[in-house]
Amino acid sequence: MRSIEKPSEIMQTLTDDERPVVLKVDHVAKSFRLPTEQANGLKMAFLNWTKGIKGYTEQTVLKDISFEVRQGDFFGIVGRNGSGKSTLLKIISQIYMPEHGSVEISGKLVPFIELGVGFNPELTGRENVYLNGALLGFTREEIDVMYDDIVDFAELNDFMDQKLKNYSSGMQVRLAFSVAIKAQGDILVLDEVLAVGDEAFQRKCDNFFANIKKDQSKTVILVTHSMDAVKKYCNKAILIKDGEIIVSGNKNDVADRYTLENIRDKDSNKQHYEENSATLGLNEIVPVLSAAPVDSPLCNYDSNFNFQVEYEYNGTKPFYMALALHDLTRGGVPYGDSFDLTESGRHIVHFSIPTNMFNNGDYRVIASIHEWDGEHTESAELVAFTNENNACDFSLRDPRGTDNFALISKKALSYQILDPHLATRQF
Ligand SMILES: Nc1ncnc2c1ncn2[C@@H]1O[C@H](COP(=O)(O)OP(=O)(O)OP(=O)(O)O)[C@@H](O)[C@H]1O
Repeated sequence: MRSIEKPSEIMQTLTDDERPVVLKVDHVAKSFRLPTEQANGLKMAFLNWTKGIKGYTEQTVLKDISFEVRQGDFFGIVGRNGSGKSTLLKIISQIYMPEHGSVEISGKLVPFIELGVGFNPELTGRENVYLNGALLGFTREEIDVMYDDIVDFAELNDFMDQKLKNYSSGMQVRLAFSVAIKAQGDILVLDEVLAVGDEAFQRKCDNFFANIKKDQSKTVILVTHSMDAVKKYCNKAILIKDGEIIVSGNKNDVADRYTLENIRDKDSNKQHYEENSATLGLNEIVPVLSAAPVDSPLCNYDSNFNFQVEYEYNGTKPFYMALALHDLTRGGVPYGDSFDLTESGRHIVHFSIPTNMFNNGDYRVIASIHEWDGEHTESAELVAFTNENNACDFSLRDPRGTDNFALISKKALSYQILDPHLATRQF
């Protein structure tokens, strides 16, 4: 069905709300039955039935999902593993039927959801392009027109007469992906495709996405875990959690909330670990040591990251605190500093870090308490530390911070001590 025939020049001039709706998902719900008891044969099934044993549990994956996608949208679907994104794409692509609700589509929808569906290893690359195209609903003549473009994009000109089983897995993905994106559909549905192929192929895909984003006659629905991709390509997005949409519309709100949800999840694990202080690197000299954000752990260049470290020191020696900054995205410890602590007992020291010298990434502040051996501070011993469960995580997401390195100079960065009566920087 091709009901939308507006030329793209006209589409460019339409505002967001004037563009026609090409996908309407209305109160969609879906659950799966997971078998619990095995019924071997009819007799067992009958006995189970008489005992009231259903033999399955019902898992609700999507509860009540409604949203609209307009022509020209680059629409992101975001959520943690198992949140139901692929199930939703399969319902949109009419691979699964929803239990409740409906999906309305205007135009030709081309899904790239599961690799290899419709590919036959015994056929050549060329035959597979025609087979795949046919499965997507294109005629032989239509595929003739697209063929060269598909093969060029996949960079497989020399291999099209070889059987698919002789392709490397990367070559197979490239061919399947090229069929999906070069097929002349109106709505392209893509599940986790951003890591397809090697670096050069990825650059090509990046150009393709940048161009299709400008073409207001084409609509893309993209499932991804990359928040950089959501911010770069999408104009709208939804975040799914526990089968429901929890944020809808603005792509930046969706991407930021997704990052926050990930941080929160780590925090809820913390409580579990707090019951067992031995796993936290604590002991009777330092029974309390934890670092935590004071404001939002999601930062950009316009706000400092503020955090606090709570400690209880019951020893008698001079002692100090070290704060190591770990780069969770790229690995390594790009920055660290130490502070003499003036007060024993239980206290909270506040710190602040300027964020505009970091690149985007996830970071963790790990605090540790050290005791000096003697009055004259020749050697020190580690007495307590925060491990990943009571350390403090924060994330930086800023359009200006997309370089993939995190070089931080100690001359440029310093933790600012907000409680100078409790802590002073060493040296
Ligand atoms: N055919 C199926 N039969 C039974 N359960 C299924 C089926 N398909 C999906 N599920 C379950 O539905 C839930 C959601 O799965 P889905 O693949 O949609 O999540 P997702 O958000 O795409 O996850 P990921 O990010 O890991 O790809 C999971 O718990 C999964 O086990």
